Amino acid sequence: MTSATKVNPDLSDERKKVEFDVEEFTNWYYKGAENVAEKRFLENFFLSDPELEDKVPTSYLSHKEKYENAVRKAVLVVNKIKELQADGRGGVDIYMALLGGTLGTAIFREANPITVHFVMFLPAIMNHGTSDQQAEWISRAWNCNIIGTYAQTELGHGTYIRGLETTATYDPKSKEFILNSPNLTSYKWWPGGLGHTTNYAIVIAQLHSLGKCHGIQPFIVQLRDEETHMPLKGIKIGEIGNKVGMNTVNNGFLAFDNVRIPLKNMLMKNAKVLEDGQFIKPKSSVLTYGTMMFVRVVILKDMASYLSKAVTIALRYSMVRRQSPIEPNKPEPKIIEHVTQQYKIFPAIAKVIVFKITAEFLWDMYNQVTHDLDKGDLERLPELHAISCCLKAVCTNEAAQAVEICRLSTGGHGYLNSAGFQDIYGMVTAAQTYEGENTVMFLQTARYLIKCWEKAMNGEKLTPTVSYLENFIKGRNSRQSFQNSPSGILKAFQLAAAKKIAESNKHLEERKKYLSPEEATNQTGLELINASELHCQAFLLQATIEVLEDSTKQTSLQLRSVLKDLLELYSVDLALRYTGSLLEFANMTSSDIEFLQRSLEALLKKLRYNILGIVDGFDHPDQILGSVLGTYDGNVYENLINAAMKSPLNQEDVNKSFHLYLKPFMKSNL
Ligand SMILES: CCCCCCCC/C=C\CCCCCCCC(=O)SCCNC(=O)CCNC(=O)[C@H](O)C(C)(C)COP(=O)(O)OP(=O)(O)OC[C@H]1O[C@@H](n2cnc3c(N)ncnc32)[C@H](O)[C@@H]1OP(=O)(O)O
Ligand SMILES: Cc1cc2nc3c(=O)[nH]c(=O)nc-3n(C[C@H](O)[C@H](O)[C@H](O)COP(=O)(O)OP(=O)(O)OC[C@H]3O[C@@H](n4cnc5c(N)ncnc54)[C@H](O)[C@@H]3O)c2cc1C
Repeated sequence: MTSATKVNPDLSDERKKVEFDVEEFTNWYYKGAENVAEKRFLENFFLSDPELEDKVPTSYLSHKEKYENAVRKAVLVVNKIKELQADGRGGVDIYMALLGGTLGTAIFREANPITVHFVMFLPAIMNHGTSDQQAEWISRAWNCNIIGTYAQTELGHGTYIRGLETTATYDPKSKEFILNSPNLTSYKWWPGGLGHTTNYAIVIAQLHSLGKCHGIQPFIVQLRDEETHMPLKGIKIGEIGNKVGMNTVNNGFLAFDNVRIPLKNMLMKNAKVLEDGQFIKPKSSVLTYGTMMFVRVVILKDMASYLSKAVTIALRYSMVRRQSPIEPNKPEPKIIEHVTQQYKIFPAIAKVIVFKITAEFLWDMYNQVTHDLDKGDLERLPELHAISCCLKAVCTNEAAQAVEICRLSTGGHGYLNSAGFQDIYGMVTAAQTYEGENTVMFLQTARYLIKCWEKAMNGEKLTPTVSYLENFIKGRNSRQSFQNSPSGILKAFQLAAAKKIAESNKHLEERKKYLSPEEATNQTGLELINASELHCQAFLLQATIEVLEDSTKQTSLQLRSVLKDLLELYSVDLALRYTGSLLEFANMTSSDIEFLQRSLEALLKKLRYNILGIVDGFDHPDQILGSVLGTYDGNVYENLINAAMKSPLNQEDVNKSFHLYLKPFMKSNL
């Protein structure tokens, strides 16, 4: 971790003031010293390979070069993983690290063109394939003998997947499905890697058999020849073009013209088509959506990781950058001394911890529910769906905002590509849209909340994530006063969520008297989203309080105290961001707000000298941060000029455009 160069004295002075053992925090954050050792081993194993190093910063490459470089590295990385596996190391965690935000963005600054192969193609076969199908495809896919994508979204439809237009029509004579794209809007559009990388895809298409449509189902379709990589007959395929970020992912388009695939290529763990064309319904139609849920859970883990990089860059820079004397005639302070600067960064650091804890909580829940599903028990599926939808929306929205604020906190230099924010922002903002657009995700959760509300009103027992509604209904006349503590703020959020759900439901019911239920829901959309967000914020806080309480029992007093301060900062900031709802629903008063404001300021002050230990403890090597502003040694000005010298334009004193255009222009007399 420590750099060989001399550390900027401003930063080394700061490090001396940290009161807790940074390594203890790192071990706590990554859940054990063994995990930290494994993480460092992996970072070193991958990042020390000179083949994975970029001689020229990738931002200077053309679109095509970026892609080709990313494919070259993807192959190297998977081969290196195989090397590790041959040594008996390397489970799913390595893939997580390399395809997601931990190591992935260090190696592929703009994401990896085969991530969707591992994150969606393989999980789709595992979730939706029968054991025969798994036997046929899984090992070929794991070994990357074939590379696939998940082709669901079309030019015309992404959110409303029942509206997808690609057809798979069963022909009982040949025992084949015939795939067609009946019109332009039915072209598959967006799948990662589809352009030029993958040769197979899970295609989601409307199943037609014996003259009837049976809704969307997943099919394995070969797209390109395994030897020549040429698109197969009837398949039109290409890349969709340059994007805001994620430019190495090779998102593609795809159209079918009477493409035939065998009956066994429909993934039939849930729904089935028999040889004679008879359709056997799945136990539940939403089982087809399982792969999306998996990715939503994974996204949450990734948000904590991306944000942890952004805050590390912003905080270290703020401790070496000096600007604007606070007192006249005094030297210019480190910009972190400006309280407004602390407010830009410290709450975002607290969010990293909250998102990480909640992601792990959700991961355990996902594993439990999928284990139950395998035994045929669907009971907790709607609850997992509902909580994963709103968490995906809140965490990606907040991460995107926080990364942008971190960029702004570094002033002009943050606008440089070499500062590293652009790649991080490109990744987090994409996640606001993919895997379910965030507004739509909030509405999915709200739909569940309204159902739970009705159940609770009928005296039915609710599942754990919504059980606070029962408490609210039982003690609905008690007016608990607002308490400024994490658990008090949690209660306030639960109260506000419950009241907002109740109010939305009331307005929904009123509208249903003169509108269809669907239109009434549409008209109540703004309130439903609000209810969903409050519910989600309460969940994030609750999960964090519970996990922190438990996981800090064995830590030193110093570390426990800093983590407690961070939890308080998170909850106070949260309460201040939602004063509107808390005033309206949770008995908050203006003096509570004044008190919260003072607490916020006191917490910023309290954390001022310990906070660097937290970002150092995230333990991101410089290569992972990929930022001239965030290096461990804090030598930002040297880094800035060195990075500028790498610009291709700086490789010559005079560019040819001078002779071609500028000189004639400047010398002309017109
Ligand atoms: C091992 C390695 C690991 C490595 C990890 C590395 C980390 C890297 C991380 C990340 C990189 C990722 C790279 C990019 C990937 C991007 C990929 C994509 O974007 S793929 C496209 C996604 N597309 C969407 O998400 C469409 C969104 N739309 C929908 O999900 C649905 O259509 C939705 C939610 C809008 C529902 O539509 P409705 O409600 O109009 O109708 P109905 O589909 O019939 O649903 C009815 C019932 O089904 C439930 N439902 C819906 N979705 C469910 C689900 N997923 N699970 C359970 N229930 C669900 C509903 O709650 C409802 O339930 P009730 O009737 O109220 O009981
Ligand atoms: C980087 C990236 C990678 C992707 N990778 C893949 C992939 O690998 N495979 C794949 O299949 N797809 C992929 N996608 C597609 C992605 O899943 C969709 O873009 C996403 O689900 C949103 O759908 P849409 O684009 O149709 O947006 P739309 O649904 O058209 O959304 C447009 C607007 O309409 C609003 N809206 C739509 N429906 C409703 C509603 N019911 N209620 C209220 N408002 C609504 C939305 O909130 C939004 O504001 C990717 C997308 C991106 C950006």
